[in-house]
Amino acid sequence: MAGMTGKEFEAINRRMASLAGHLLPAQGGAATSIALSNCSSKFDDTYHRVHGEVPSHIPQWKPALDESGKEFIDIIYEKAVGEGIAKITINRPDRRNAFRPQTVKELMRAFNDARDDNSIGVIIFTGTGTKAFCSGGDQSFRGKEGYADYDSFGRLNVLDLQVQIRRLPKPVIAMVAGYAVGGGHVLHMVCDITIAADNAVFGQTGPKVGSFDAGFGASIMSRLVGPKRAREMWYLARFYNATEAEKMGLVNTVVPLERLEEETIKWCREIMRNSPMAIRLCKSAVNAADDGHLGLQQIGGDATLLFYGTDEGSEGKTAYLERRKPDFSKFPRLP
Ligand SMILES: CC(C)(COP(=O)(O)OP(=O)(O)OC[C@H]1O[C@@H](n2cnc3c(N)ncnc32)[C@H](O)[C@@H]1OP(=O)(O)O)[C@@H](O)C(=O)NCCC(=O)NCCSC(=O)CCC(=O)c1ccccc1C(=O)O
Repeated sequence: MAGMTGKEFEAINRRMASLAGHLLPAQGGAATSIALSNCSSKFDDTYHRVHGEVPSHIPQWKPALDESGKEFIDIIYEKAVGEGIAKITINRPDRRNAFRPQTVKELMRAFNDARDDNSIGVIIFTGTGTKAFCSGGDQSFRGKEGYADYDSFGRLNVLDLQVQIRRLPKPVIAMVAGYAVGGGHVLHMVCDITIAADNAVFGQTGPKVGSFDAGFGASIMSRLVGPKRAREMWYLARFYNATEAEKMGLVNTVVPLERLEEETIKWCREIMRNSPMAIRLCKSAVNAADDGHLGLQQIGGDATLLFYGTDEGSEGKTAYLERRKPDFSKFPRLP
């Protein structure tokens, strides 16, 4: 430190403090979450002066359809006017937003549309009302072959929806009020971020009703809360309140129920300020190791996508189309 000016010393101190903030443990309990939830826009630094506060007013939601133009029955699909935010809502409140195969089919259509719409940068996934995000598979449709409604045989198509959310190259934020239990708990876990209202309740019910999710429901949970807690959640099938869930690392933040949508929108707008490609890569990077070959395939695909945008990538294609040898000599062989 010898020979250092006061200004330089201050700058190093600031860097260290901010680095310490970044290195806080992911499941550090209440103190951590207070630190993290304050980190959005309360700093008086150049970045925050340039970008200003992130607004949290509710946007104007406009009903949306997918390319089929078919009306949705079990869900509500909306896009915020003038903003890159989509909202997908399970709309079966009298069943605590339990899903049947039809619900899942519609959810997959809406998620697919939001993925394809390049004005959309972030997707909110939620349930109608304040009593439940989702209570899992609708048990009244459950038969020996899975869940059956629109045709005579059963299926577990929610597993395809889980994979779709995991691979979707845009952040999906679960906005949870009330119960997120059973297959509904798994759905919030596969989302990138969960924002919980203070009335939220989390837990698995499978072993109580003769079901279980030994796929993402076990593996992603174990990653989020650790294997001991994951076993507890599955073996005992207890419910946990929002504060407990936050301490366990199941949710990112807890807010008063009446502020749930405002806070979620604020997170969406904050994400929307950032580079879409950086976010896309961050999502595939965070999932890559856990997803094995599929994780590598996704992040590898992102690399190809980026490469197509370079002069080097274009030279190969152009040379092929012009029936000439490509000239790659002008591109550096970087160390
Ligand atoms: C969610 C509750 C704790 C809410 O309790 P409460 O507020 O007291 O409301 P209720 O009076 O119980 O419910 C109101 C009304 O809704 C009906 N209902 C609620 N949930 C369901 C449901 N899941 N299926 C069918 N119906 C439901 C309830 O019967 C009431 O109806 P009335 O006609 O008004 O009486 C509580 O409701 C509750 O515990 N619900 C059940 C939670 C549950 O056990 N869910 C199923 C878990 S199993 C599962 O989800 C598997 C899903 C799956 O497809 C799967 C399969 C294989 C691998 C993976 C998966 C996967 O990941 O999903």
